[in-house]
Amino acid sequence: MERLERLLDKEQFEKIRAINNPELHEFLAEWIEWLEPDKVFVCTDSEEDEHYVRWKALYYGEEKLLETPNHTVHYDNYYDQARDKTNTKLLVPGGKEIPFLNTKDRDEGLKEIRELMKGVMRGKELFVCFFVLGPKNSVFTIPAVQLTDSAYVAHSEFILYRKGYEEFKRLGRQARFFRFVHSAGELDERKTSKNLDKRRIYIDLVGETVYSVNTQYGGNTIGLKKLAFRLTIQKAVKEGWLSEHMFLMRVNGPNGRKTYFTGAYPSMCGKTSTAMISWENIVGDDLTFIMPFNGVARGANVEKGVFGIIQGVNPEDDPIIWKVLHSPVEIIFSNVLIKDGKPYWNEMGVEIPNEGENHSGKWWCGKKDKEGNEIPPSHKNARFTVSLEHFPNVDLEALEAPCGVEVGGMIFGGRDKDTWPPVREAFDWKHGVVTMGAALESETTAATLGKEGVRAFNPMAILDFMSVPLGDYIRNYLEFEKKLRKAPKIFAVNYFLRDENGNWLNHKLDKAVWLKWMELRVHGDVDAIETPIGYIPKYEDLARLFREVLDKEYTREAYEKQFTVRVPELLAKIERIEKIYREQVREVPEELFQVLEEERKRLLEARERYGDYISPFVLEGE
Ligand SMILES: Nc1nc2c(ncn2[C@@H]2O[C@H](COP(=O)(O)OP(=O)(O)O)[C@@H](O)[C@H]2O)c(=O)[nH]1
Ligand SMILES: C=C(OP(=O)(O)O)C(=O)O
Ligand SMILES: [Mn+2]
Repeated sequence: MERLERLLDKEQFEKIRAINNPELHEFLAEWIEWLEPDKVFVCTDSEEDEHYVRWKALYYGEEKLLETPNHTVHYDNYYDQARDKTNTKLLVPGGKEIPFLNTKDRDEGLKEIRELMKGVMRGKELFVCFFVLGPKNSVFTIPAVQLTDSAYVAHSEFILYRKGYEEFKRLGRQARFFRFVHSAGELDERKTSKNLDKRRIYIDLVGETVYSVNTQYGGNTIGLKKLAFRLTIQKAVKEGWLSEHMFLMRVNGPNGRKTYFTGAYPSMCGKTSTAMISWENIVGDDLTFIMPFNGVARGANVEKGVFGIIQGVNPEDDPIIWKVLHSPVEIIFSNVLIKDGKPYWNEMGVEIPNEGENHSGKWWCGKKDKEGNEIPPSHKNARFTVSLEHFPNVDLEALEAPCGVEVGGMIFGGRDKDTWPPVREAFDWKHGVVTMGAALESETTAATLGKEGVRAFNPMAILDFMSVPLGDYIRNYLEFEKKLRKAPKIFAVNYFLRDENGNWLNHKLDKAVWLKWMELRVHGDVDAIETPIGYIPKYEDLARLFREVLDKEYTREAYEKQFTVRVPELLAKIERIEKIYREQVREVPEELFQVLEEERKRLLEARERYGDYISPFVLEGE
């Protein structure tokens, strides 16, 4: 306390003193001394403090005002536009190698990051912020403290998370909290991080602390988002619940029936666009906690806002988010094109100017980067940050429910051009967890640095964030069912099937129909066709839903093409997945191999009888 009294001015010191937690005091004193900021601001839950942070983002030039009130734009460095997987490491004692996890010796990592952070805030202001993960005052709640010299990061967190200063005060010494220490490092004239060669994101799993330096992109810096996610996965696996890369939404069934679904797709594969679809209600778009209560799986959104991809958002397909983005509510646009105070982005469905300012600085149509690549108007991973309270279709009751909502169905999906059908249902929990979750593969996207379009193993869409050995994670999933009286149904979707010429087989809004079908299946309202890989919809049910939901004719030809069981591709996939689990992952539950083997057998038998490509009509006739 004495150290803190020396380091903080009176007003800020009093704010900290009101929290009775010596561990917090120690952590703050140590880091404030180490980071050497010129000034420290402590954020309470007051409107005034939140305003202060918003104003500082403008004052320091990290954000600029746009024409519409409450809209701002923020830019990240041209080479800091996505998650940096290479430099994101889990610090573990002895640097133990864990397959698929990027680990580093804890002592070495802490030493390196401390050196990079020594005095890094000289001449800058440090913001100390308190938030919670999950709904307040509930079993889901996890308090967290964020230290950052980026007012943009702090501002984003105020939009995305529930305030936690009062919670820290309430919990006092009992608070077991996560810690995040971030510095954007030295900035260039555009106020973007300069020393990208020294960009590091180190996750200390022992101390439940994450350090991030020389970067600004939200996926690398917003502590409570993908950084905390590594810590919550570890906690969930230890305690026997699920912390998932999933949206949470309400699908509206017949006669006002409400059914909640979660959905795990890798970054840039449709979580946000599914959760925001017009017919239904959004609860969350990225991170969900699922816990068993009295034998029922209940889900809660970890966040209260959306950090969503803006490319492709257009008035036809995304009327709700389009409206939100054009209303005067608080929004941060990042890495978009700005002309005369208005934001523009790729594929927005309206004409966009041929010059302005974007993530590359002054921009004109045809401008090339150092590598000779033409720079599009906005970055593919350009985003918007907005609170869910501004969505006309938010389910606020579900968002704030201290016990979460009952999960009726869980969906897995990815970018797969040729193997999985658009939608199918697992035979049971085990079948879904193994063949849909643990076997998920998806093409890489612009949400991470590196090559795009490469098919990659991505179990449960969570591999980038995995913080425990994969075998343990899957065992926890399989065992979760034993805590339930009634397990959620498991489904898999694929929005990204293509024909021989590379054209999409589905329209972006077809997912509205798949959702309605899944809702009916959760309640046993429609029959389905049994295939070797699970249950698929009957043509008649989809044709009716296409008419009712989208007012569209759905042809038998389209159905047949989309739902054909592609035996060679499916078998090849089982080979790939089995090989990975046999050769690369340790301590895999034996059940996983059994379930894969059963699926292979079913596929081989079906091929014997019907050939390589099996029409759903043939299977229905059986
Ligand atoms: N072809 C196709 N693209 C889609 C579909 N749904 C979403 N997308 C695109 O996928 C990208 C990422 O979607 P988003 O929902 O933000 O993904 P998230 O990162 O998982 O939340 C956007 O560019 C969307 O336009 C779909 O059904 N079909
Ligand atoms: C913030 C992210 O989430 P997503 O792309 O899943 O929306 C990210 O992956 O960097
Ligand atoms: Mn998203």
